Amino acid sequence: MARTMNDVLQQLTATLAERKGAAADSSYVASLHESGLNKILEKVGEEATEVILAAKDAQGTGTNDALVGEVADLWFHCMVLLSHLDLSAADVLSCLAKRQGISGLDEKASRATNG
Ligand SMILES: N=c1c2ncn([C@@H]3O[C@H](COP(=O)(O)OP(=O)(O)OP(=O)(O)O)[C@@H](O)[C@H]3O)c2ncn1[C@@H]1O[C@H](COP(=O)(O)O)[C@@H](O)[C@H]1O
Repeated sequence: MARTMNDVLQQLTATLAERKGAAADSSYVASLHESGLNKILEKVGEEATEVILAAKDAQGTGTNDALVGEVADLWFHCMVLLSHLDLSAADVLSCLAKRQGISGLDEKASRATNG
């Protein structure tokens, strides 16, 4: 049965919460938490760079598997970051939901007007 985006994010969120208390030698996620915020931020930065490189490589080739894999790595490490700071994908989804229907151009213009 096909899993919805929500199912995948909810399952991963639950797994990440569970791994926060796990032994570092038994879990990659637990090892990231044990290494601390700076290590997690380093991984987010690394994965963001890998997304950029994969997107440039994929351009015009019609082959996007590597790019999709790198974006998955980036999303995953961002979710570990959120979990490390006691946040989750739900917080980001709720932020995006509030923004729905508000044009980025209008939001930017209102910021300029409000100083
Ligand atoms: N979705 C992921 C996921 N995506 C990517 N990765 C890992 O993220 C790492 C990415 O590292 P790099 O690409 O930088 O490659 P690397 O050379 O292995 O890493 P470094 O040596 O540079 O640190 C790899 O080890 C991947 O296996 C993930 N590890 C775990 N998950 C999920 O998290 C769950 C819990 O994982 P554990 O904590 O390992 O049990 C898993 O069941 C999955 O659902």
